[in-house]
Amino acid sequence: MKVINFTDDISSFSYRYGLIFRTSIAGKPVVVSADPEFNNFIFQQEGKLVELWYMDTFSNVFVLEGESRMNAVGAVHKYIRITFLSLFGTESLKEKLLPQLEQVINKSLSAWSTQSSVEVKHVASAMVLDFSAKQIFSYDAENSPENLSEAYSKIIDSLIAFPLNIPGTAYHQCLKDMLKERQTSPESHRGDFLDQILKDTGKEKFLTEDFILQLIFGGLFATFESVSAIITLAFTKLSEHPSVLEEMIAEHEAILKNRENPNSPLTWDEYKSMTFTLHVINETLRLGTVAPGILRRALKDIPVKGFTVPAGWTIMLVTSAQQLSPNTFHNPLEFNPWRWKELDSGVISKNFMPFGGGNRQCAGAEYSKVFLATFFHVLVTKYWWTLVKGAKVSRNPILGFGNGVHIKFSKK
Ligand code: HEM
Repeated sequence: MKVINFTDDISSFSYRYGLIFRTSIAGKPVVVSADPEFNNFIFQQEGKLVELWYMDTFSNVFVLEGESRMNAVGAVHKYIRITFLSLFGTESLKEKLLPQLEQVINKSLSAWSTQSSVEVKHVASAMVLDFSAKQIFSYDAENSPENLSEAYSKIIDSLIAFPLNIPGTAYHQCLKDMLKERQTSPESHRGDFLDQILKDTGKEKFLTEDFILQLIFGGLFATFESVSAIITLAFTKLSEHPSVLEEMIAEHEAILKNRENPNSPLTWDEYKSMTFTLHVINETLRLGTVAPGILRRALKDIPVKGFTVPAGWTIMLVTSAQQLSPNTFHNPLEFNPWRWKELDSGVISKNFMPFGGGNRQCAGAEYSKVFLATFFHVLVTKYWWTLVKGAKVSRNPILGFGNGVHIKFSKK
């Protein structure tokens, strides 16, 4: 098989090198795949033939070896996943989070509209992080002496640039202090993720202080870049495609018209009825997969189409390239939300994987979609916006927006 350097644009590699090839990253052998069949197979092999593996950068932050390592499937993973879903899953969204989300989005857009313009990625990241941190450890953005999103974005920038020792940072000290405070006053019940975990510390041996701090970091990491990147990409695409924006406005105005009281809060049924908005979200996710690739480590030799991926090798599933395949998506680089009307659900599930797959599929997928749909609902029903300054979209390696996407918001 051909060995190449990994310097090529991910979206075009499949046409040049085939859908599966071998390369090396940081001197280590890696099998890169944009083959839907192989990728689906690997997603189903978690804990059997492969294991989650994000290489050295993350081994400084997360424990990746030993019994309670974050990447193992089994009891520890199951516990984390269930606890996470009880907070951010469909039931909680339906019963509790939807009205809270609408309130926070209303407040954010109202604050943004008082400024001459805002850099949308920056302000959206803070909005999503503050909301998620409130659910995870009752972070109160308005009254906290620390600005969590500023502290966190510094960590993320350094993490991407070089492996960082998180325990040395102010962010880590701040979380440690908060954890101590909770442990000394366990009677104050806040109903957040941390309350739940502290309640279980006696029962689950792996719930050490370090493990809890890593979990909180991981939860925040998952929310920080992802939803805000999609919001930002959507603004660039919508500004280039006014007919998409028009159809979205019509969909949301129809929702208001069908209500007895147009000022009543958004309901779950209304969210479910936003067919076109969900197509816009899918189309943005298709073009803007946040992570360049999903990484796994082969636990055993894996036979693939006539060759073998040896045990110990890294496997990179490039679902973003899969989503640009002209075999599935006609004119794949075109932003065309209407294409989703025609696509068959079987084809979608095999070829569209912005949230990964198998038993590690994103636990925040529904939360992200509800967040995005609610954001667009408030945006198009209450605000006008204009693009003051756009940006060239890049991957370095995560989705980037150069000097930022600057938007002016005004109340309707
Ligand atoms: C547009 C938004 C998002 C995208 C595209 C996205 C994508 C992904 C992907 C691809 C994975 C699988 C990683 C792997 O298999 O190695 C994942 C896992 C995960 N995501 Fe997300 N994510 C998003 C938002 C969120 C949010 C907002 C949260 C939290 C509230 C979240 C929580 C998680 C968690 C906990 C996992 C690990 C699940 C497990 O291992 O069982 N994600 N996400």
